[in-house]
Amino acid sequence: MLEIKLEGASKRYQYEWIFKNLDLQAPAQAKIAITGSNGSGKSTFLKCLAGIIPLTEGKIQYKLSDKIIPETDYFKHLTFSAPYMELLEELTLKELLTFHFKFKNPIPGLDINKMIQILYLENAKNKQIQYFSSGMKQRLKLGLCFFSDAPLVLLDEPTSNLDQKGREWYLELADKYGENRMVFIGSNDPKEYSFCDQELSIEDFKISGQRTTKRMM
Ligand SMILES: Nc1ncnc2c1ncn2[C@@H]1O[C@H](COP(=O)(O)OP(=O)(O)OP(=O)(O)O)[C@@H](O)[C@H]1O
Repeated sequence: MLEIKLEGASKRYQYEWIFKNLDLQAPAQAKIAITGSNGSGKSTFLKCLAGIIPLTEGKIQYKLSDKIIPETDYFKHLTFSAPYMELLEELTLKELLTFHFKFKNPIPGLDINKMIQILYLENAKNKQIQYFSSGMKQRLKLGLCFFSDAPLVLLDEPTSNLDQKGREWYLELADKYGENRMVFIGSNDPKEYSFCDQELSIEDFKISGQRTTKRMM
């Protein structure tokens, strides 16, 4: 079971503190929404959490079954979907899924054909990703996350480019495949994090100098 602990986590770009003194304890099945207005730092927080960019101060600890995971290995334990993350556009859907699942294990009981079915992309299985609509790409990104057997799922703006039907589909996907793991969602749309049990407003961690502790149990 994965647990994540942040102590005094702080990030600064040039002279601007994006968040400061953020403490957090997240248990294995926490569902946490990271909220805040545009430009407040939601994506920055998620990238720090994933180990993609470093904190300026403080520390992040991943513990898996009581074993501390080195930062260089965080990526093995998480999946990440965000509008700024690119898909391999020259591959077809089938090729991309096959490629992705050479590196990540699929959750038990799912094979590529079943995934394509769940994504409602059967008619596009031999189409190159570059010819996908933005909504199709978004469904695929979410599928790559939820179909991967990783204990941590990070979603930045999960319903961007999805229509009403797509948004409902996303909530079903999160319900079915997110239940037993830790999920963080960067969002300012309450509908896309309606199933979260905790909300962390990044704006509460702007420069105050005061340490605020949030415990997510
Ligand atoms: N690499 C960078 N260098 C300097 N400043 C940056 C960098 N990346 C982001 N920022 C700044 O950090 C702040 C937070 O940006 P971030 O993208 O994390 O916000 P956000 O809450 O995810 O925004 P949105 O809701 O618009 O996606 C912004 O002021 C942004 O300009």
